[in-house]
Amino acid sequence: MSLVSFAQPPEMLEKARAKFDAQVGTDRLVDEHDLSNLPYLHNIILETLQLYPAAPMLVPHESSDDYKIGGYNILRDTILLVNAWTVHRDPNLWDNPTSFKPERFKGLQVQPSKLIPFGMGRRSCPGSGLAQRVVGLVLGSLIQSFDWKRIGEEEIDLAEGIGVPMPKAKPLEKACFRNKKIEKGVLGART
Ligand code: HEM
Repeated sequence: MSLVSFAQPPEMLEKARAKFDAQVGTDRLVDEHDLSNLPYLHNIILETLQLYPAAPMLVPHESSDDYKIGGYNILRDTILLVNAWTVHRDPNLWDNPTSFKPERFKGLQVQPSKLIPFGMGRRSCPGSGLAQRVVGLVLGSLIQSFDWKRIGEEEIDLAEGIGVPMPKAKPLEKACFRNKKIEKGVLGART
């Protein structure tokens, strides 16, 4: 979803590529040590998780006792689902929530209860750090290695399908071309 959304207006892809060229250069691919110096990439990942949480209803939980939350009585042994998708698109919490704007996270300490793609509290995802690093490396390498273009003039349909992880309703059709600059740099460095 990151690649689809941020390449819709090509300027965003160009901006990401420029940050890579400045920070990593063109003679090698991004590695784990670069990630902390690539805040724009991190913001793209956060923005993707905000708009397209992989587990939109998180994981079901069961109440261990009777509770009152937000004026609602929750009985013991009730199955509870948290709709992260709706929280992430709530206009009371986010400015212009449905537009893909990685910049919204710039220099921002996000309130943990606003952005919950990994859940929150003691049963939140213990793999969130690893997941974000792996996504950073994969997405970063794809940005560095290829030029991404949509096929035709039509905007890509971003509608979601049903499932976990949440799929795209219509399969993505996109063209990618090798980035000659990095190809030359990386292969050149190996020979
Ligand atoms: C983008 C990738 C991932 C997403 C979006 C994700 C999301 C989630 C979510 C929403 C939960 C449920 C939190 C809750 O109960 O409220 C969860 C739980 C969990 N995740 Fe992940 N996860 C990801 C990657 C990983 C990875 C890489 C690992 C392990 C290396 C992992 C291990 C776990 C485990 C063990 C739990 C259960 C925690 C518990 O019940 O105490 N996840 N994850």
